[in-house]
Amino acid sequence: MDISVNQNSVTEYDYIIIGGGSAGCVAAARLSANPAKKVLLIEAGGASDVNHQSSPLRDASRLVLEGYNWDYTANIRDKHLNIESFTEFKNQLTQNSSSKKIFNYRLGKVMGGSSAVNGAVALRAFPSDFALWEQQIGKQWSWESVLPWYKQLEHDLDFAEHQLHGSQGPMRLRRPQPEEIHPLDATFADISVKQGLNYVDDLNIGEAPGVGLVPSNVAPNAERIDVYRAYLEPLKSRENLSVITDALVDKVKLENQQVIGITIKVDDKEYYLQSSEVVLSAGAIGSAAVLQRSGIGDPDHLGALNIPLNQALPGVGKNLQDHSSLVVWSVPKPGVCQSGMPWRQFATRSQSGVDQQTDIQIGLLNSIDSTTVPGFQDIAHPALVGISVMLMRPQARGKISIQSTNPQQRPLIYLPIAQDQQDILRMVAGVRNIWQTLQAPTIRQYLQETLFWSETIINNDKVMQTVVSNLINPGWHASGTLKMGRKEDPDAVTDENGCVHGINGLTVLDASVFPAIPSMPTNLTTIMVAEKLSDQLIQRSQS
Ligand SMILES: Cc1cc2nc3c(=O)[nH]c(=O)nc-3n(C[C@H](O)[C@H](O)[C@H](O)COP(=O)(O)OP(=O)(O)OC[C@H]3O[C@@H](n4cnc5c(N)ncnc54)[C@H](O)[C@@H]3O)c2cc1C
Repeated sequence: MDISVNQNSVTEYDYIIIGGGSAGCVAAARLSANPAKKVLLIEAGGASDVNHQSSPLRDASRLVLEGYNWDYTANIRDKHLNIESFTEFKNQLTQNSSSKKIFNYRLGKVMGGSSAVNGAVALRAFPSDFALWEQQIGKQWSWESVLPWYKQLEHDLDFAEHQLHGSQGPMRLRRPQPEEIHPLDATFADISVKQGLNYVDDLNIGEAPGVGLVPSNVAPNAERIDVYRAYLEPLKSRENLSVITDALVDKVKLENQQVIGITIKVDDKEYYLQSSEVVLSAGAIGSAAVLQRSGIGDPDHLGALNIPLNQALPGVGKNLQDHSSLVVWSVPKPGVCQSGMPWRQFATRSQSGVDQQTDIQIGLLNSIDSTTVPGFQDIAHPALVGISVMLMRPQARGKISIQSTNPQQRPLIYLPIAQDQQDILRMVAGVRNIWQTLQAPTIRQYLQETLFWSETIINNDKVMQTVVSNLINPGWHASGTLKMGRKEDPDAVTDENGCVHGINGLTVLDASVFPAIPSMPTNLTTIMVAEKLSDQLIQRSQS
């Protein structure tokens, strides 16, 4: 499927897709289903090596894999920066930042994108998330309108016959079977029920508080099946689909607001590829950067970098969102942890108590290799047990801005996850809930000690707020930087079909179009959005 780039021959494609991540793989599969359409997918990272027995991409419990990531850094603890003036924004970020505020935001850079390095947790967003989308975009994004696309993407092995689930889609979802459930995970679920949560048979239906088995896109041996493997690998023989890996897209080229092609960099050489339909699926950071280099964005920002303005859209790069999360780590007693089992078996969706919202997700992380946990690489214990809390609907909004026209230079990323007091209070309540769980004798029988936290910290409101603000990290769910919205919304970048406002032939199709981050981890919703927007693109080309 891979092709080499020839500088002398200019080939024209019906569709060029930028980025081979979760959304890009879906788009490539769906757009190339018509053999008459010539489709090219371009990925900055390498080809997937997941079929080699020794590939680290196979192990879903290993996140953020060295050599398969973008080397982005995000400033996450500076509060209240001026993001309206690019020059001030840049000065604030580059002059005031201390290293403790910097987070290594290593999103996937390989075929499969972030889905190739993620936790393979496969949870749908809540129906109420789409009520918020519908308010901002229109009824095309109501729960009733997106449900068929969630069904289309999945083959739910546990609920194949259920009317709210799919049985024909490429993503095979499964939950741990009774014989696979580790006693420690069963204990976590049991304590959650004793704390007052209902047991929920299927966490992908409804949104009432509860605890249940986590669906994931893994094989029975807990091997990650990423979106590349699920959607594209089976289509290798399609002659109308070409893939170029290790090629960085620089810009989209335009003539009179119509897309005419793209420029890419391979081994420091520049190439031009022609198409009047470009699909931008480079993820919430990459897609915003490509648009900014193409002269689509905030006039103040582009002017400061001497980039000729093609379309003024001040929202490009704004509205960056992620779920903040925090893990409380414990050392297990000898013999408790074992490898080769699903790393996350149960999770809760619960209420922090700050208000009536179902606003936090808590889950047990069993048998985590301590060399993969930042800050614990040198610890004497090979495996750790974590209990994580994730904030479902964070209020914090950040921004990504390129700082030069050089596509190799890191963009500036500001993600102030500790900015909002309510967000912090919800996370504080979540950590206290975890602490309470850890006091149960039934779980203590498996654990030697809990690291860092103590009664003194837990019981002091002020200390808790400070500690939580300093320990929360983004959940690797970057979204929202090219949000869909009505033309009247000054920060909307794309319309209800993912088309960039004011430009013909440019569709954004990835997590950057989310107007608000969904309450659950983002992979399944990204795939759903890619399915729906690909179908709309095909229908437009037929009309
Ligand atoms: C460590 C980690 C753990 C996660 N865990 C989970 C989880 O368990 N469950 C869940 O639901 N979600 C999880 N997520 C989030 C989920 O994987 C993402 O939301 C989803 O993959 C985003 O899809 P995307 O298509 O928007 O972007 P991506 O999948 O990131 O794809 C973007 C692709 O574009 C390429 N690209 C970028 N710029 C360029 C360019 N200029 N030229 C060419 N190519 C380019 C990138 O290399 C990448 O392959 C996790 C993410 C990470 C990083």
